[in-house]
Parts: sequence; structure tokens; C-alpha cells
Amino acid sequence: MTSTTLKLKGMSCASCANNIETAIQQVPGVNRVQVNFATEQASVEYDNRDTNLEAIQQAVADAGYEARESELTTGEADEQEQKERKAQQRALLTKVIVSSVIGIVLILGTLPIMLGINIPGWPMFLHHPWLQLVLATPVLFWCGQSFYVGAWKAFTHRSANMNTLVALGTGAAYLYSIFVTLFPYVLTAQGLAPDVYYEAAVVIIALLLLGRYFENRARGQTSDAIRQLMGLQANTARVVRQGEELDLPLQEVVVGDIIIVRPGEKIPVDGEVVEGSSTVDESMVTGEPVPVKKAPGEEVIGATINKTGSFRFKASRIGKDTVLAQIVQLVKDAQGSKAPIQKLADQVTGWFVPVVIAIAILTFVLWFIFMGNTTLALLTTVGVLIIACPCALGLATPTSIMVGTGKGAENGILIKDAESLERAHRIQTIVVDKTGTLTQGKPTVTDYLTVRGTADRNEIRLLQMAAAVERNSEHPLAEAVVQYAASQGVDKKSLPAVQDFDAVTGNGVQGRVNGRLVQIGTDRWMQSLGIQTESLQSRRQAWEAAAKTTAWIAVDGKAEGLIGISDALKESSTRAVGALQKMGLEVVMLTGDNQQTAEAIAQEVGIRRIFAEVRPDQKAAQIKQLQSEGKQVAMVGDGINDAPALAQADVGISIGTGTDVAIAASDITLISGDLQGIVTAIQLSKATIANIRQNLFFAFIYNVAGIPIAAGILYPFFGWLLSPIIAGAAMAFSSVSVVSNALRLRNFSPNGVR
Ligand SMILES: Nc1ncnc2c1ncn2[C@@H]1O[C@H](COP(=O)(O)OP(=O)(O)OP(=O)(O)O)[C@@H](O)[C@H]1O
Ligand SMILES: [Cu+]
Ligand SMILES: [Mg+2]
Repeated sequence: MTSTTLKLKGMSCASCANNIETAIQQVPGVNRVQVNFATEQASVEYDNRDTNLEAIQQAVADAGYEARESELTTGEADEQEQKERKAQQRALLTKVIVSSVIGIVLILGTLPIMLGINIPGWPMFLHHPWLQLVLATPVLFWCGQSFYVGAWKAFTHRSANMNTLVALGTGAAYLYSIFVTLFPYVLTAQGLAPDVYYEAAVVIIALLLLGRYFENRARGQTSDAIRQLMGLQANTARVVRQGEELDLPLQEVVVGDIIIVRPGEKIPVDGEVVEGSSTVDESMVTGEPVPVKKAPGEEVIGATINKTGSFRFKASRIGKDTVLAQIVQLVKDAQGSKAPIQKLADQVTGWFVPVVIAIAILTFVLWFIFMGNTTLALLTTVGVLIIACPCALGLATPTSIMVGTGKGAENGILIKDAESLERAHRIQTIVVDKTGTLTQGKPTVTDYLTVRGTADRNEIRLLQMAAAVERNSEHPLAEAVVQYAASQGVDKKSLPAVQDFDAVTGNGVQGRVNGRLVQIGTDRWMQSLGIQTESLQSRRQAWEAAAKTTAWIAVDGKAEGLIGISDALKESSTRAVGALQKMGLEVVMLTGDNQQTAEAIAQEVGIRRIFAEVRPDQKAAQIKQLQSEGKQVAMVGDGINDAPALAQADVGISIGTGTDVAIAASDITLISGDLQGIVTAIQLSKATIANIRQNLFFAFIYNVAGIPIAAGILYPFFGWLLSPIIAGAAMAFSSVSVVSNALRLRNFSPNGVR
């Protein structure tokens, strides 16, 4: 299975997106396709044994559009897009001006007649039908060219889109007017006024172009977040090569380069500090406002800003591997994805154009047959065709998603796709992992006792054996034990060899040291092994009540020592848990640690429901259990051993450790470890969904209320008729209003439920 993203060209509205989607879907071997009208992208998943890219591109071409594969880097593609957009906008603006000027002239010509008064000295020659014809023609065929070309293309591919509606609407007004201009007596013979409607056609085109101009401009801003992120990149790096300091452009930096960073400078790429120390402002990438201390051995992220110190670091990731580049890619992918809420709108747009054409024909027939009024029949028909375009509907969801995901990135929240963003607003229960999520995940041994008491000569020997075994374990607790042993004088370099090492999931570790079986782990495990642990039970309980994790050290089936390990809470935990609860969410703690320790921690942060002593492989089952209570469950974890649980949850939220943004397995990634990010993510989801609902409402209202009014439903009662010009204005600004409303989301800020 191959998946790829194609850049699309030639779409004019959401029904075009629909047409392309159908066209690609019909290529045998295509598994899944999503066309996004707002980003003008198609993401396609296909089996490369059955089809290839050319076949897919051909299918798009056959449907009357163009699909290109982008080989450019994000930065280059964006630059090119910007350039193209600018050129397009300039061309559009010229057409807007020409059509508007002619439109105004034509309106001036008909004004006295429209108002039914005689204005002395008014340039009445402007009303001459032949002059109007001469003025209107270039507007239709030059300014409005794209509508007619698009409509024709769609027609030859036996489909229809927004262009079809506009071309039919303005074309009908224009052709009718030409007929009247050539044969006015046909109408006068029937006692009808030989009125022409050139100005309607011209003004509609002018308005639609103006609307498109504003829409494009606003749409350019929906991807601001990406541009801002890329703008964070430094341009040069001061690299040490062969003892010389060189200022190199970023592209020339290679992995392994030693780079010098001075106070106030931007860190050019990702790497590890090798010399010197400083504090670094990482807020632009992690959203974490407090500067972070950096010392040798610690990782720095490209695009973050060095504060006071100066240091050297070794480049470890460059180009598209850097954290920043990955963030940009993630946000781009998310912006191009489709939210489930859009499905309805998509279905509607699929049917829209043919239905509207049918309504338009019906309108004409009814007015003509029952009222015998060609003029009214024409005006209403044109009105229906013009007002009914579904383009606002196609923009309603994707524009909000673009702004929403971009806003997330700005706050250090990476959202995988539109669906995740949508689902987050429905969360009712949040399950948080204890270690590394609520706590800092940097456990340290605080207590150590042997069963024989403090006078034990074996104290250090026992610790040495424990460290020897733990050195083989990847568990954070193991690391703590090894560190502690070293601090007590155990030489890390000359630890005895270990045979038969085994990690017993959820319980501990074991191995043979000098022929003796060493087992380190939970009280529960010792019980199940039949190992007596009476002697230090009261200490164990006391430590656990103080929120410490405990582990026994047993040698050859006899408990010899007890370790107390503490892992401090993150500063943000208590506040974030409180904020989540205030939002009406239930917060549940999930941990493999023992009940007492879990309870003590829960108490501290204010969590009331806990699941303790849960083995890693049972965590997903616990989530399922909660889901079977009918809850929408989010799971927050560090994303490493919690992966199955994160996947099981309705929304999996992983806590990044600053540099590990590649945690694409989860739906949402909080780049900084701050739990407050969960609160922000949910608020953002709610704000985005509310915004989408407003947009859908706007878009539907224009069409649903507009069509009957344009068809003249109010005429029999109030004598109200929607002039085609008003219909054009409404239609043009429906898109603009939707995009502008989406842009309001840019004002989102994580508000203080603190
Ligand atoms: N390498 C180890 N050394 C000592 N004890 C261990 C080790 N591995 C596991 N344990 C014991 O087993 C318990 C459960 O471990 P597990 O990995 O399931 O959960 P955890 O990492 O402590 O907590 P959480 O589920 O919140 O991440 C630990 O609390 C600890 O007491
Ligand atoms: Cu449209
Ligand atoms: Mg764990």
C-alpha cells in the first residue's frame, strides 16, 4: 500500500472536490482517497501492484483537473504557492476592477428606468441596448472566462459544478438580452417591455470575482500557522570545521557538525550539548513558557532561542528530520485531512448542482406557464442558479480545521488529523497514566533498608547485585536503582555479570549474579513467589503512604532489602487535573504501581478514581471497560509502553518529552510535558467544532433560505423578488463570511480554567 499527497489545480468549488474524489476512487487499486478543497490537496492510498501514480493523475485529468506530485520541500512548495497565489490575485484584481467599472456604467444607464423617473441631463445613451451589449461582452468572456471554461470542461466530462451554475445563470441573462436587442418587436408585439439584463450578468460576474478575491485572500491566511512555524527556522549556523568557525547556510550543516551558539541566538538544528550550558526558550516549539536549562548531554531543539549562556552542540538531526520540520509536516497533514462532521456537507454538495438545475428549470417553467411572464421567469431562474452555489458549504469545515490545527501547533499541541480534533470535544473521561504523565518520570531512590538493619555489612554488596540486575532493565525505576547504587559507592563499571536476566512484566526483574538468584520487584510478586516479607512491612506501608514506589530485593528466595523510590509530581499536574474536573470531566488514574502509592498520589493531585496494579498489557482492557460504561475516553500517556491503551482510547494523547515529536501513533501530542495542554486541547476542539457549526449554519442558510426566495416564493405574498444581483452578492459573500468566521479562531487562546 502506498500513500501520497497530490497537489490539485483547477477546482472552483466543493463539487469539484467531489468530482475529483469520485474520479480517483474509480481507479482500480485505489484504496482510500480524500480531496480537500481548502488545501487543494488529495491524499491517496493505493496498491502499487494494481495501479500507479500516472493512472491516478490521468483519472484526475480526465475529470478536467490537474494533479501534480510535489517534489518540493515544504518551504519551497509554500514559497511557490505564495508566488502563484499573488500572481493569481493580481490577475483577479484586474478583472474585478474592469467588471466593476463596466457594471457601474451599466447600472447608471438603467437607473432612471429602474427608479421610474426622468433625470434631466442623465447620459441616457448608456441605456442603448447595443452599447450595453458591447460593454457587457468583454466582461462575460474575458473577466468571466474561468466560469465558462470551467463549465464547458465539466460539461464535456459529463459533470457539473459551481461554474455550470454561474455560466447558466449569467449566460441565460446575456443570451436573452441579445435576443431582445436583435428582435425587440417579438416582445412589443406581445405587449411586453423589451428589457435587457446585461447589467445583471455583468454585476453578478463582478461580484463573484470580488468574492473570490476576498476568499482567496482569507484562505491564504488559514495556513499562516505553517508559515509562522517555518519562519522560526534560523538561516545560518556557526559550525566548527577543522578548527575553524564558519558561518554556513542551514542546508550545508551535516549530522555530527559541532555548532556554536551564543547568547540570544537561535539554535539552528537539533542536537546534543557537548560543551557549556545555558537556558533555552523553547516556547515556540513546545508551548512551554518557562526557559529550560541545558547542560552537556542534553538535547536542544532547532529554532528555539538561546538565552544567556553560550554552548557548543553536536548536530543530530537536520533538514526534514528536525523536530520543527516534523511538526510542520504533521500540521500540514492534519490540515489536509477531513473531519467526520464534513460528511454531511459532502453528501449535500454531491447532489447540489443537479438538484439546483432541476429547481431552476422548474422555476422557469412554473413562472412561464402559470404567470406567462418571461421576464419574471428569467429573473427568478437566474437568481436560483446564482444563489444556490454550494461553495460556502465546501469551505465550512476545512477552513476551521486548518486554523484550529495551526492554532494547536502554536500552543504546543500537535493534532494528528481533523477527526482527532473533532473527537476531542466529546471526551467525558480522561485516563491519565501515573509515571511520566502525572509525575516527572524521573524516579529517584530515597530510602533503602536491609532486613538486617543499618549495621548490615552486606548493605553495599546487596546494592551491587541489585544494580547489576537492574542495569539490564529499561524501566525508569531500574535507572533510579543503578543511580542510587553509584551514589552509595558502587562502581558502575565493575558490576558483576548477570545470567538469565528476565523482566517480569508489571512485577519486576530477576537474574543470576554469581550463581545467586536476585529478584527485585513488587510486594505482590514476592507474595506470589512465596517469599516472606514480614520484617519491613510497616516501613513499606509508611513509604507507600508517602507516595513512594517500593521494590523488594530478594536473594535466593529470601527478602533481603527494601527500596523506596519517589517520583515527584509535575508542577502542572494538580492544576491541570483541577481544571479538567472543573470542565466536567472525570479524571481517572491508571498505573502499574501498587494501590497505596497510587492512592497517595491521587490524593495529592485530587483524583478520586484509580486503577492500580494494572499490568501494561491490561491497560487497554481497562480503557475498554470504561468505554463499555458508555463513556468517551481519552487516554494520556507517555506513548511508549502505553501505546495499546492510547490506541484503544477514543482519543489518545501522548506527552512528548520535548524532542520526541515523532509520536504519530497518538491522536494528539503535547510537545511539552505540561498537562495543562490537555485542557487547552479540549478547549481548542470545542472552539473549532463550534466554529464549524456556525460555518455550516451560515453556508446552509444561504442556500436553503436563498433558493426559495430566489425562486419567487415570497412574490405572491409580498411582491418580493430577489434580484439576480442580490443573489450574486449573497453567493459571493457566503464564502467570504465562512472563511472570515474561520479566521476568528485565530483569536483562540487557552483561557484560564486554571
Ligand atoms: N525494573 C524494575 N525494578 C524494580 N521494580 C520494578 C521494575 N519493573 C517493574 N517494577 C515494579 O512493578 C511495578 C509495576 O510496573 P509497571 O511498569 O507496570 O508500572 P509503573 O511504570 O510503575 O507505573 P505506570 O503504569 O504508572 O507507568 C512497579 O511499580 C515496580 O514496583
Ligand atoms: Cu460557488
Ligand atoms: Mg510505566
